[in-house]
Amino acid sequence: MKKINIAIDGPAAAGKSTIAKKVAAALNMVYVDTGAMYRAITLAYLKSDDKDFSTLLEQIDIRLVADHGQRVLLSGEDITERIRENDITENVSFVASQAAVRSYLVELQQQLTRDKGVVMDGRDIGTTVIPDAELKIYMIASVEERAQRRQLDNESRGIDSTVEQLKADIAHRDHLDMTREISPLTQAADAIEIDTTGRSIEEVTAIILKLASDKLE
Ligand SMILES: Nc1ncnc2c1ncn2[C@@H]1O[C@H](COP(=O)(O)OP(=O)(O)O)[C@@H](O)[C@H]1O
Ligand SMILES: Nc1ccn([C@@H]2O[C@H](COP(=O)(O)OP(=O)(O)O)[C@@H](O)[C@H]2O)c(=O)n1
Repeated sequence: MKKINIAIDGPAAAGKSTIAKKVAAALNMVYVDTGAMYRAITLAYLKSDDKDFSTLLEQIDIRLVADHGQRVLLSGEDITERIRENDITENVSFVASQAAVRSYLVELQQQLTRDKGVVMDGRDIGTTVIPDAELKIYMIASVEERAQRRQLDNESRGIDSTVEQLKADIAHRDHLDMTREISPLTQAADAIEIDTTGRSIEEVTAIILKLASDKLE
């Protein structure tokens, strides 16, 4: 069967990971959440006394393990849940704006996509990591709905937040991600925009599966 790569980009909490995971499972493809990689480096940065990014990157070991989604290991420790906490979310856009961090992760991500068969979600996948991806999606949703969704995520994870505070945090993070110097969040010219506001997970998954099946023919 023909192998393709699918790139899914968009702002915070638009539904990228949820949908990417489902699309990958349905098509027997590998799912890669690149945001988790930036979050893992943010945890290493916050824990380290040495704040020089180049030195930090020489010392860390990030592994992604497929497990009904993706688990993240930092130097052997499972940090999958830890990296969703507020201190990581508050600092991740700063860490992700660093040139050393971006070139380190983009190279790692490009290695993962070389043999195709990957659904990868993030901010710069269609523009920088896999510019030749066969299918590119730019996923958006209203900030109100994204904050409400993230509030439910946080409640289920035991993370403290309010919808109002999440609205402000999400808008702030989007602004940082869209205005940073290196590969800012932007829609690739050949990406298809999908607005998930008011749509169910099943509906959005079906739209992307249809687009993917056209590319797989
Ligand atoms: N139509 C939809 N598409 C995607 N996610 C949805 C949708 N409706 C509700 N959700 C919920 O919104 C949240 C999206 O979070 P997530 O997938 O982590 O977004 P992102 O990866 O873009 O940050 C999940 O809790 C998911 O269950
Ligand atoms: N390809 C990517 C993925 C994430 N990121 C950064 O990592 C942060 C966390 O990404 P994420 O996908 O886990 O964010 P959520 O939308 O899930 O909260 C983003 O806000 C970006 O700053 C990036 O710069 N490039």
